[in-house]
Formats: sequence, structure tokens, C-alpha cells
Amino acid sequence: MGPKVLQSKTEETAVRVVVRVRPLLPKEVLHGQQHCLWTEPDQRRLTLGTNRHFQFQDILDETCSQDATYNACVQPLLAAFFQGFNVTVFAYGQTGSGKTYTIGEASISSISEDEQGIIPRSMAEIFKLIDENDLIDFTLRVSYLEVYKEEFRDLLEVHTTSKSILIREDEKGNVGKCDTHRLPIPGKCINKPKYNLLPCSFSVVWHKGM
Ligand SMILES: Nc1ncnc2c1ncn2[C@@H]1O[C@H](COP(=O)(O)OP(=O)(O)OP(=O)(O)O)[C@@H](O)[C@H]1O
Repeated sequence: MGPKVLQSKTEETAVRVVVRVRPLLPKEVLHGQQHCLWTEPDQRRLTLGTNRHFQFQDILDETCSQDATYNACVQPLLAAFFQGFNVTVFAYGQTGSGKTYTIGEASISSISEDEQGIIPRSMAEIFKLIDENDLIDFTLRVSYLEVYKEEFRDLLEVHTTSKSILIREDEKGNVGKCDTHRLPIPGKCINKPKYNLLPCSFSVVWHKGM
């Protein structure tokens, strides 16, 4: 019997690009700064200035909550993840555009539940789905990597040197972080990572093995 999960709502395309527009910050309003772009979510179109139009697979305008963002972009991927697909989510944008806010610092316990981003929401849902599938054994491993200037840093083991952090694909196509001392065969992973989450310059790699 397969895992009890929602039907995957992921579209046929392998890559989906969604733009999220953040509201002006109080300090920006205070300085009289103005919006420089307009969204037409129904048309999935964003206009920069007056005449530079861009089309995306989805537009999340400034009224879009963290919950709605998660439901639109990430929740459907978890169904695919539980069906054994590799899944990657990453935020890309210039400084101050809202990458960290959207992905969500799992380590900040002071933020309200409504404000939580993708990491704490997806972790909660993964554990919920594991609980619901109590006939199956799951092992969940999490890595938390920062990529800065082409160098890796292990944020859970900050003394690990960049050179000893390797991202490898195993013979089943699972991609994940391997520490050199844990590799039984050079270039092969002993664990079975299945899920990558790449919040901007941070990378969280989830390993799911059965
Ligand atoms: N959708 C949003 N609603 C309300 N505030 C937001 C939203 N997105 C971002 N912010 C706020 O905007 C500011 C900048 O966001 P954030 O730090 O996430 O940007 P960033 O892209 O991660 O920047 P950097 O690359 O410099 O780290 C923060 O104060 C954040 O709380």
C-alpha cells in the first residue's frame, strides 16, 4: 500500500517559476518610496515600470500570506516527495526582496505561526504525513548548508571544512550531502537523500530513507 498523501497537484513541467512581490516596508513608506511594478495575477503577468512585461507561472502579489504562498508553491510538492521524487525549492532575488522571509528561518521560535515560512511549515507537514503512514518506517535526516562565494558551510557543524562537504548523487539518482568519512565507496552516498530545499543562500537537504 502506498503512502497516504494528497494527490500530487504538481504540474507537468519540471520547473515552475513563481514571483512573489513583497509589500513596501514601513521604512520605505516613511521615505516616500513608491511601487515600481504592477501585477495582474489572473494574467500571470508582472509589469515593471510602464511597459516591461514579464510572464510567470504564478504571481503572488503583496497581499499573499505565508500560508497561501506555502499552499501554492510547496504543499503540492510534498505529495510528489512522498511518492519518491526529488524536490527542490529555492528562493532567488536581490537583497531585501524577501527570500529569508518566504523560506522562513526554522530556528526563529519567536515568530508567530502565521509568519512562519516554508521550512517550518514543510517540516510540520512531513512529520504529519509520516504519522499518518504508521505502517511504513521512515528515517528523516536533515542537513543545513550555506553556500557563500562558492564555498559550503555546514550550519549544524560549523567546524566542518568546506572541502569535506560533498554533494553527491547515488546510483538511484538521490542527491544529497555526504561527509567524506561516511562514504563507503568514493562518490557514493550511504544515505538516501530525497528532498532538497534551497532557501536563497542557505540549503536544507532532507534525506528520507525507508
Ligand atoms: N511578504 C512580505 N510581507 C511582509 N514583510 C516582508 C515580506 N517579504 C519580506 N518582508 C520583509 O522585508 C525585509 C527583507 O526581507 P528578507 O530579509 O527576507 O530579504 P532577503 O531577500 O532574504 O535579503 P538578503 O538577501 O539581504 O538576505 C524583512 O524585514 C522582511 O521581514
